[in-house]
Amino acid sequence: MPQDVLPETSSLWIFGYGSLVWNPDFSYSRSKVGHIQGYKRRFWHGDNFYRGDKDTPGRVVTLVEDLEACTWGVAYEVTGSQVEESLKYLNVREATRGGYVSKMVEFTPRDQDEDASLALVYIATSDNPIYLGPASPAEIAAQIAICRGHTGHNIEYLLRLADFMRMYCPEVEDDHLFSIEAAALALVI
Ligand SMILES: N[C@@H](CCC(=O)N[C@@H](CS)C(=O)NCC(=O)O)C(=O)O
Repeated sequence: MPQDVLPETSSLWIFGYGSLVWNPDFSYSRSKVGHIQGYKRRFWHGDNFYRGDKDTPGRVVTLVEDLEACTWGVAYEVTGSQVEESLKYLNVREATRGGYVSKMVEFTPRDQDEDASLALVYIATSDNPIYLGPASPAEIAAQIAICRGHTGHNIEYLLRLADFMRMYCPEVEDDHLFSIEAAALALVI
């Protein structure tokens, strides 16, 4: 847990941009669609548990610093006992099993009447042992098309994220995501 998340924190925002946008799987008080500035979302992280295995790691998303970019997702506010419960759960799901590290970033809600707030986000960095790094949309799609793990097929992970963006952020262009989706669908249909 980052040093600036005090144990007695009574309210905390947690920003999701991958599976957390469609399956947070922890209790929260409210959620908002919005974005964080200075990061781009990329399918550059490996997953040898949820959507792949040790021999055939799947590909899931992480954030890569890019001052010109922003990433859209969902922020969830946890309050009271939800703070400790969600952090305990996410520490296993994201850090222990997923290889992500947490940091605080500024989240900006889509509703411009609402204030920005600090949010906890989980990021897999390039020094992570299961980090896979850049590849072409075709190469990423080919890997996703053949991988499956404890929670299901890697293509489900891809399609649910693409569906989230189409439904909740239709104005946002995400060529990386949708080029991989198109390439993966061309392989499986
Ligand atoms: N940290 C990102 C990515 C989270 C993510 O996709 N983590 C993987 C762990 S490698 C996960 O929880 N997968 C669950 C699943 O695929 O059902 C987020 O905020 O959504």
